[in-house]
Amino acid sequence: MTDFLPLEHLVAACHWIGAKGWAPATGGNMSVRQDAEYCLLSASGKDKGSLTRDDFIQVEIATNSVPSGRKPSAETGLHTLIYRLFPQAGAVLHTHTVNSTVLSRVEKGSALLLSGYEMQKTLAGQDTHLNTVAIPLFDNDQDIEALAQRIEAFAADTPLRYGFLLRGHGLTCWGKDVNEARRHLEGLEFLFECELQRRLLETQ
Ligand SMILES: CSCCC(=O)C(=O)COP(=O)(O)O
Ligand SMILES: [Zn+2]
Repeated sequence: MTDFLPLEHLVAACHWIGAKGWAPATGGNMSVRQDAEYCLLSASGKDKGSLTRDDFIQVEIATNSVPSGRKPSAETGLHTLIYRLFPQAGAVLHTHTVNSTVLSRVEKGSALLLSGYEMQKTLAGQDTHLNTVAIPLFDNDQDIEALAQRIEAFAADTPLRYGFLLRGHGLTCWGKDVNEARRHLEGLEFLFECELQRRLLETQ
């Protein structure tokens, strides 16, 4: 894969995510859109904090087929769903942080509601802490195709923006490019930490 700048940005984002401790062991996966038909997805089962450009595998967005026959992420179906649903999405980042893992279990509802935080403005289109940002929360599933179908059905009725949580698993978020996906990840992760601490303190 030569001369594709967004892949350089994605590799840098993976190293940043690794350094933050947001993709422990082999957790997490990352991708970037190549064009309307293809994306490049991280290889399955690797330490995502030390990926190189050769660890990214081309996947057809419409079919999940892999021309090279290599093994992309086990969660490929969630990335391609996002690229299908949102033609403007240019990059997808999935992380396993302690905050997203714990908060998604503590919250029993179908969304995590964030309001009152200035840092909500890290999310595209948000311009006030007075809004309520709902981050959908789906029960985890080892059957990724079934999970993708559940998320697609949800998105048919309710707008999906920024990202979603998988219960006891982590966050998947996206943006128009790697930079925006990184900003959404960092902003959401900050908000999750605040929300977790607020809940802890307010129940004492
Ligand atoms: C111990 S990580 C379990 C699988 C997972 O949730 C994940 O994010 C990494 O899977 P991949 O196939 O992308 O390496
Ligand atoms: Zn995962």
